[in-house]
Amino acid sequence: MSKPILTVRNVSHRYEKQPVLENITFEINKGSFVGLVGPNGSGKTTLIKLLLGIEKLQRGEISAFGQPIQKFKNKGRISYVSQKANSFGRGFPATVKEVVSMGVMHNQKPLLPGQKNTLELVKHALKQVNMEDYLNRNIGDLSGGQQQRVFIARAIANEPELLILDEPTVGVDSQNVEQFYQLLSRLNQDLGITLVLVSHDIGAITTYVTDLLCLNRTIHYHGNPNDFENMPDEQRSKLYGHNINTITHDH
Ligand SMILES: Nc1ncnc2c1ncn2[C@@H]1O[C@H](COP(=O)(O)OP(=O)(O)OP(=O)(O)O)[C@@H](O)[C@H]1O
Repeated sequence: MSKPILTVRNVSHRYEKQPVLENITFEINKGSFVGLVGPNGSGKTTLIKLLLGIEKLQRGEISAFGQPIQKFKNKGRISYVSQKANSFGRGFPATVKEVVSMGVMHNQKPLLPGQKNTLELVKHALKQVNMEDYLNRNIGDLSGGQQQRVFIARAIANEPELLILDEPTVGVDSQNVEQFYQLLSRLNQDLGITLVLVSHDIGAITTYVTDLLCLNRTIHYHGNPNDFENMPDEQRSKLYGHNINTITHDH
């Protein structure tokens, strides 16, 4: 049995009077690839912010690596790539090397003899995302998909155990989306990084994820993506909390 690295118990959240999450309970096991899906405004980003400790917990309990989230000192164990990580305009004055170095320096532990230095870690991370030839290029001159890969490199440079990605394929053209999911699968399987992928694109991600979590204020489904795929449309729509036929047209 895999060990849970993240545990969420009876979590509810509201913004002023608006309830956004209600009684959320689930666990994320080490080594899993979790797809977190739900329609616009269903509370996905709020849940992620709670998991990262960015949003203050109002009700319930969250623990990361066995520690309550309020006391959890991240030290690079959880990494995050936001929705807007691939929108640098042309001429933005930073190279790929500088962007990924920021990921290394954030939470860097004192260097021990024989350990990789910053440049080695940067090159290693870029190699994992097939961007090693872009080290000295300006980030703003890359395509949205290439920028997204650089941000993944930045997020994995410190070798996190859990990587959370919020809608990472927004701004990535459809040809590259498939390749992008394959890259995430590789990070999960070859490097053993546990992944949480927030997405609208339920049809595309079910092929790759090991666990599907459908959120729409409450959890409507949590389980095997294939079992979900094999359900009749009407039942899936109910579990997704929204008309399933419209999902692939959301973006
Ligand atoms: N800081 C905030 N203050 C007030 N309301 C908020 C705040 N953040 C989010 N909300 C509201 O909470 C609800 C859930 O938002 P959230 O961003 O968590 O959903 P989401 O599933 O990530 O949406 P999307 O898919 O559109 O990004 C929405 O109605 C949103 O308007």
